[in-house]
Amino acid sequence: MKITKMQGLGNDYIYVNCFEETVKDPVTLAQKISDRHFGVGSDGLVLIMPCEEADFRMRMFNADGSEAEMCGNASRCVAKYIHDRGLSNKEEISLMTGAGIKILKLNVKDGVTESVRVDMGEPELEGLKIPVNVNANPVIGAPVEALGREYRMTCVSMGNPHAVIFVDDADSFDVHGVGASIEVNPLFPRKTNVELVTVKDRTHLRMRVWERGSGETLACGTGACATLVATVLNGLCERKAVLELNGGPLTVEWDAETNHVFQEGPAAFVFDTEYEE
Ligand SMILES: N[C@H](CCC[C@H](N)C(=O)O)C(=O)O
Repeated sequence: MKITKMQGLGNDYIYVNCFEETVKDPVTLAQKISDRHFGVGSDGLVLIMPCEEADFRMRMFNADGSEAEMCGNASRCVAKYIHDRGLSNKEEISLMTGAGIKILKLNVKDGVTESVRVDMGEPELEGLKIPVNVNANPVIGAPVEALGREYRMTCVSMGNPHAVIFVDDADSFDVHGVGASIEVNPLFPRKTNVELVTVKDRTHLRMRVWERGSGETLACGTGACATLVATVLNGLCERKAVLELNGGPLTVEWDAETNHVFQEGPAAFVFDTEYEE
């Protein structure tokens, strides 16, 4: 099977072009191919598929094989793959995801996609729809226990669930311990992604992420969007800010008029290869 490795701010996935390949068991494939020692090594698996209702469809599986509703970094890489590999010459592509249709706007220079701006749609703030078992809308400063300590979280869905926690210093914070604990906290019926955020100023946030199903990754597009929304809800930043992720900066904007969240950033090919299932 032909596979392509791509990365968006270091959030690396294996991409399969399902116009040419058939993936019978994506859950098992994601688990095996993502293993950084016994497999190719990645944060998960992304299938690029035909679609009736949109130009293309994306299915995304975390490293543990769990399927996620949406992936922000992967959507930028899918746009680059589609355009630069000639599946479409459009510079605005509609992509069907588990969180509905997303519009991808490509910034192309000399035929190569340099960056992509994704309309991530509206954030979901109603607790029971995120879902988190907190009957509030929005969920701001809700208590959550991890490793014997209480934290305060703001919860947002970008199609997938996020628990955003403000900390004094994200760089020294125990992301792995606290993140892994909250990911599986019973408050979250479908588990959750966990973002640890230090507000640098009103237009710069430092964010690390423990991803549902993949652990700490270098970047999380949906997480960055959820973090921007949560930080605005807490009155701590402007509606447009740069999020400093381990893998690099990502610009996120929550447009007041449309209530849509936009993220814009890079996407890169790493290599193509053949993979034996
Ligand atoms: N782990 C996430 C999916 C990947 C999201 C992230 N890599 C992104 O760029 O948005 C989840 O289970 O909801």
